[in-house]
Amino acid sequence: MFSPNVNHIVEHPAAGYRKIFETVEELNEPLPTEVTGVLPSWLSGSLLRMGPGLFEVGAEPFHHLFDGQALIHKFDLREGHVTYHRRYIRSDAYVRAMAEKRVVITEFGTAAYPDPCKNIFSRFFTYFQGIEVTDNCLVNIYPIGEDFYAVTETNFITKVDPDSLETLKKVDLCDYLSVNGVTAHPHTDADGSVYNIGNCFGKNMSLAYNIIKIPPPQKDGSDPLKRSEVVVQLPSSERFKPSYVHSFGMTENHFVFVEQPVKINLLKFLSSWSLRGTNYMDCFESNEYIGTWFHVATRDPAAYLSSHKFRTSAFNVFHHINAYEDQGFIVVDLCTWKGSDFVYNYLYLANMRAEWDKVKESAMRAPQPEVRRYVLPLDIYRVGKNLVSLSYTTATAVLRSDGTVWLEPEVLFSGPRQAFEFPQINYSRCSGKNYRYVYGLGLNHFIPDRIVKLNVRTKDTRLWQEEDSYPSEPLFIPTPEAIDEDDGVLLSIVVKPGAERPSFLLVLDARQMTELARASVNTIIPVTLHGTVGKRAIS
Ligand SMILES: CCCCCCCCCCCCCCCC(=O)OC/C=C(C)/C=C/C=C(C)/C=C/C1=C(C)CCCC1(C)C
Ligand SMILES: [Fe+2]
Repeated sequence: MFSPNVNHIVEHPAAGYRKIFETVEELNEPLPTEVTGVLPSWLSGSLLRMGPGLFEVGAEPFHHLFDGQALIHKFDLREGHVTYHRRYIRSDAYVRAMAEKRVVITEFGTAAYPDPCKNIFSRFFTYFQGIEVTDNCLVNIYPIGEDFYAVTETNFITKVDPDSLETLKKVDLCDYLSVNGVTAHPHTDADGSVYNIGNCFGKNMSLAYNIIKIPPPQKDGSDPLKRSEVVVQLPSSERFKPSYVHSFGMTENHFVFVEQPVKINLLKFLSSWSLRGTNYMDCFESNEYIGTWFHVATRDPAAYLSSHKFRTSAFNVFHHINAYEDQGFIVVDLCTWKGSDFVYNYLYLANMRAEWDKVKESAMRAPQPEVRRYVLPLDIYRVGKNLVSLSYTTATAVLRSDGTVWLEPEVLFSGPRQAFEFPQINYSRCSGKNYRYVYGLGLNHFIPDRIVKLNVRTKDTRLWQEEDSYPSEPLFIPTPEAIDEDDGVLLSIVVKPGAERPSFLLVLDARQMTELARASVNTIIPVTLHGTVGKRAIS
């Protein structure tokens, strides 16, 4: 580890990060790892993570970071021994691509072209047969009831076996719920209920964001998805342009949805989809003027609080850190990117694989990251004055004469082109509650090169970093019988291209951010986005 100062910017002239954006083969059986350091004796179970693994099919490249075919990874920890395994998910997108040796289903930033072997008439019908939505579940994996699902953000989720990593079945959420897709970041209640949010394009082009609930495992063993329901509908601020939503907030009594100025132009989406060469990225646009709207709904009974219109200036948001209620206020902590220019425009693989100077140049033009705290008063009574009376924050909320409440944030962390992203908290203990610590991946001009711990009360940071090493989102696992909030370990997959064994599972002491152990493996592990712990729960 080097550089204890979070503001010290490390350079990557050797461009070793390129390795995490290269295709790898799946494994037929788990690989052994070499463990150095001391693994906590209580740490047993599996870490499951998702990401892209196949970045081209034959001669056809995928263009965007979120296009590569879904690869599931597993580190298995058992009595001090660690193995590593990975398999491609047998999605329709993958199976058909492998069979036809070309991109068959359009991905986020890569369009599928019609089969050149088809004659002109059958090609014509392929163009106009409508939208074939991708099931490439590269974003996350989480449990629903007793089952594990690999997911993207469409209506298709894929059931997988967390032990063998085999693909079990494709599930269409539209068979159960009125949604066009849901996020890859659900919330889970203490009783196992799963909540999520998604766009819903209703009849007559009516638009809403639906919050859904999937109940906990059923006593009769039936599939909880069969009992899933929409619990509350939030309106869209623009008629044909819902905002892109990647996650949401949930406190003890409220749902919080941040409607960002990155919009899906539905007319473009529906009209241009059948045209040659269109992909999802082509259907996004930024609304420079609308700013960012916060929506709040109560959980029980589920109802939209329509009288409060919370507004602030434009930002992109992908990851909610946490949200909680305190003394009549809702505190919402977010990883934001300033402005309305869509951050995903900067995540094309050509950008990510460029020489270091070019990577930096491109990130200079992109929105700048900031971790922010917004505070929403539930009692709104006085025009023109700051309504936030929480002693520990400088965030403000002012009621204007037009009835809107203007929010200004408190900045929790800011560093030029140094993002604190992919946030994780001690979820089982602190989700929806007042908390102290968040752990995240440090992105240096979009390149992941450190793991950071942020104390949201003092703004102190600690970090782990190692030369020419590229970590992933750190997952927090509490110590059994933990007393303090940060009593536990962080697990992250790190790629160190020059090393004899170029990837390792890193186990950090979450309190000190020091290394406890690493389990190194003789293969490169491509970039992973999100993950969870497997069936034999870690701990
Ligand atoms: C781990 C290191 C990464 C290195 C760089 C990362 C930089 C990150 C900067 C910001 C954070 C962004 C986090 C995003 C994380 C993520 O996992 O995003 C993946 C999202 C995907 C693949 C989304 C797919 C969504 C689709 C296909 C949506 C489809 C739809 C529409 C667009 C409209 C109509 C409905 C429908 C079909 C659902
Ligand atoms: Fe995410």
